[in-house]
Amino acid sequence: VNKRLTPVEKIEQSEPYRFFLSTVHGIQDNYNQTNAISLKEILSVEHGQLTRSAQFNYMFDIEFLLEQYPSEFRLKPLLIVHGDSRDDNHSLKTQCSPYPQIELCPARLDIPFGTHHTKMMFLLYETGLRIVIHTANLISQDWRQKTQGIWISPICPKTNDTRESKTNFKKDLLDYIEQYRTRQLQFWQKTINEHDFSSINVHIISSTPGRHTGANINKFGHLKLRQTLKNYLNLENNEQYYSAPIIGQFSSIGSLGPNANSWLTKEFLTSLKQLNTNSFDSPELKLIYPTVENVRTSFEGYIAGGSLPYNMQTAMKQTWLINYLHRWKADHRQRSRASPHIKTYLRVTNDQYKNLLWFLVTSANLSKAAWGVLEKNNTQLMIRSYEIGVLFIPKQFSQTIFPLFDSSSFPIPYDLPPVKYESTDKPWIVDMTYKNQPDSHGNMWDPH
Ligand SMILES: O=C(O)c1cnc2c(S(=O)(=O)O)cccc2c1O
Repeated sequence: VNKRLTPVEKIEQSEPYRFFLSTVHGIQDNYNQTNAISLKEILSVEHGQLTRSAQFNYMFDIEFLLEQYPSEFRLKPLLIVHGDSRDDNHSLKTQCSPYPQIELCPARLDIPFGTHHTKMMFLLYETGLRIVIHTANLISQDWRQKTQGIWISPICPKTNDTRESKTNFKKDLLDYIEQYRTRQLQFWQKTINEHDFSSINVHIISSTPGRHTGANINKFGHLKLRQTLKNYLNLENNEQYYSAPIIGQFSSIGSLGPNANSWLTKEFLTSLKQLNTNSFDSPELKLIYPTVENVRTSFEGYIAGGSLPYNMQTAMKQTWLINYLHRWKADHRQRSRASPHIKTYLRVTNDQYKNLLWFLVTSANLSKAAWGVLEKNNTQLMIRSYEIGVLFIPKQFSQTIFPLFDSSSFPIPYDLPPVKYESTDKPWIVDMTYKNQPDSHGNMWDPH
């Protein structure tokens, strides 16, 4: 019998990974019980007495957001951290004007085309501080029938000594927040400092706008990922890992250059393939991005494509990318039709994908803006956007690898091995017209 789990039971059962997918309207209930959680359940009164919270995000529906908090918490102080692009700001100001308990904190975006992609919650309870890092906008559409990724920290108790985690989570989080350079985050900087993070077992991989150089060059973006994998991935120097495939999965794609050898493999893949040895084999890079058919047959239909903003202007410059592309397929989680808004990067052993070497869930899509691009003869990493994600490394869980197909296996979001695009498959492009076949709601897609 499928007993409905309470939010607290769901989190207890998710140990030690604490990694969830969003619940999906329309799938069998048991696929919404195991390692799946809703926004209301994340904010449930069951976790304790909330005193205040902060919500970092890109898109906000304030009415929807307040509705997800238990009624007794809706008047608590709420800090909204958002990108400072003018138009959003206006609508956001208007949305928040009836609520004096809501404070708006615009994140500076000094570099053109940068966005505040970061999706994170600070939840301060009387018993301590919880951090949630995820991939969903704070709008109902993002939490209804998509596949989103969510990591939920323990409630970290207050402490009178620093109490850092073995993964330097506290320092990395404070380094990230420092980059906003705003007094509005001072309360949270102080609060983070006062709590004991020693139970946290994931690494932070974040991005902040800037030209990061010198001592800061490995602090953010794909160089932070490279550095962290180099320092913590304790794979014995055995050959079998050298060709272990790397998988990237995302909901949008930036302009990557005229061929694979510019940024994608020379820079980005170099960071992802980092082992603690300088392995020479080039592992296969497999990229998962929805096909038109994935979108057409999804629960939402073509509308899902509105959240997959890969545009024609970019796509036509990089037709070479199609050779790396694989379909979205998540039958084992009953989410093949729940369009992905999650972004994940992982590495598996090449013996039929039985073991996971590491796993990253993040807000960062496949773009230079998110991950950074090396400049000035590789002396600086230029990043345009704010991003944040958490990296799972077996060593931090007292394992050498994460088993994929047994009882203690890691709850991966999609089916492995990924299924390569067939010759008839096309990547979803948001500003193309799709009129030859109706979607699951009988509609066509004509963006003009
Ligand atoms: O989750 C995000 O951070 C994010 C960012 N951008 C999006 C865009 S667009 O601004 O790139 O046109 C269009 C549709 C969905 C988007 C989205 O979900």
